[in-house]
Amino acid sequence: MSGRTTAPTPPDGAVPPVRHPDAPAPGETIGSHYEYCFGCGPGVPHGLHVEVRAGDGVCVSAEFRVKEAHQGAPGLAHGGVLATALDETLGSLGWMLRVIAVTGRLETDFLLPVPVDTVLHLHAEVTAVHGRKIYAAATGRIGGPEGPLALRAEAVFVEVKVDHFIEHGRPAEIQATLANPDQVKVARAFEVNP
Ligand SMILES: CCCCC/C=C\C/C=C\C/C=C\C/C=C\CCCC(=O)SCCNC(=O)CCNC(=O)[C@H](O)C(C)(C)COP(=O)(O)OP(=O)(O)OC[C@H]1O[C@@H](n2cnc3c(N)ncnc32)[C@H](O)[C@@H]1OP(=O)(O)O
Repeated sequence: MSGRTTAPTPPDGAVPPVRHPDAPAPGETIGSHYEYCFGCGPGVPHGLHVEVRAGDGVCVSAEFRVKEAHQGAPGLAHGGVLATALDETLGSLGWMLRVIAVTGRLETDFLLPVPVDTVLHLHAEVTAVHGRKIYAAATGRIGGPEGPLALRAEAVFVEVKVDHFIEHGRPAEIQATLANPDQVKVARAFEVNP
């Protein structure tokens, strides 16, 4: 056994997460990190437009209204779309730690069908950190923060530097992004992380 695993259970030696002193204040809205992000970008007409707020721990909350464009079966949300909403919410936890991280593993339990027009209330929290790996869990509830539990997820995110995107992204989008001062500000916010 190499000891290298992608399981979403924190390994021995994992430590509790620490809320970064410059994390957004509890209740503060975390704006979209990228205009054309399918999960949160305002520039994607059929995107999910997930809106995330900072929590008071190392956690975030979000809402997502399921639209007709998100169907998998008549009148019901597609499971992959729901997993995307969870991924987006979990991904925003990077703001609470002030690190950029990409999804390594995302395990989702679909507990209830989710009809079109439902407002899903999502909650995500970091449970542990081990080196570059960030362990997190999320829930999705129907209609309100205390509504019926429709989704549950566990995930491992892996910390990366801005160079990850510059190296792997299609050059046209990377160049456009680097030419946009607002976008550069987002990236810089993470780079100054001590
Ligand atoms: C210039 C433009 C900049 C614009 C962006 C700027 C800022 C962004 C700002 C804010 C972001 C805010 C919000 C984001 C919200 C939502 C976004 C949704 C998130 C996504 O939707 S994101 C897309 C899907 N995602 C991917 O596109 C990842 C593809 N993949 C890779 O890019 C590599 O695969 C990577 C980097 C994961 C690892 O590669 P690597 O070479 O860096 O690291 P390495 O392999 O050495 O692993 C190091 C340690 O991670 C463990 N590990 C590795 N892989 C794992 C896995 N799969 N699961 C669990 N653990 C794993 C190893 O086991 C080892 O652990 P240990 O050290 O203990 O052995």
